[in-house]
Amino acid sequence: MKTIDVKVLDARMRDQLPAYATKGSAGLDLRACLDEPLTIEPGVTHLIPTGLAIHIADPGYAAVILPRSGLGHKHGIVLGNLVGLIDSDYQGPLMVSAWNRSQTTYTLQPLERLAQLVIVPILQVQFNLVDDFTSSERGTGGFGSTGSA
Ligand SMILES: O=c1ccn([C@H]2C[C@H](O)[C@@H](COP(=O)(O)OP(=O)(O)OP(=O)(O)O)O2)c(=O)[nH]1
Ligand SMILES: [Mg+2]
Repeated sequence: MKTIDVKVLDARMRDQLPAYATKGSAGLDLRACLDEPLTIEPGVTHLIPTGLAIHIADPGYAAVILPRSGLGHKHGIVLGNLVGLIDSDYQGPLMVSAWNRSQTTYTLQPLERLAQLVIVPILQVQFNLVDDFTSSERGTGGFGSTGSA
């Protein structure tokens, strides 16, 4: 298993470092590092601290922040940026943009699990400038060009 440096920015997180819930989990739950409950009105977005910073350091990896399916499906609490991308060289506080896309107010509790962090491999590329591409089976077809059934 790969090891990533983590800094505790809020002492409450010391005993609550993100951990895989099961052996097969892909995501590490991130908690809302709040001092008091936060009411999120319908349609409103709040930037929520996690109380943690990570430094992935290896450009061959990144982290993505994804919604939790339960919160998103049942309560409409998803991400204001849809997906958060954490660069391997980012060392600042890990933040979660919490958007209440529902029509009902949601009260987020201190230390509630709000979103999940997934570490993913990254391939950095360089561009080779060309005038024409070598032809491919698809060519320029897209957006339903292969049919709908
Ligand atoms: O949900 C998120 C998304 C991003 N970040 C941090 C880590 C990431 O490496 C940095 C920059 O994110 P991004 O590149 O998506 O934002 P930007 O708007 O392009 O800002 P920048 O100009 O700093 O790159 O912000 C978070 O803490 N949470
Ligand atoms: Mg950026």
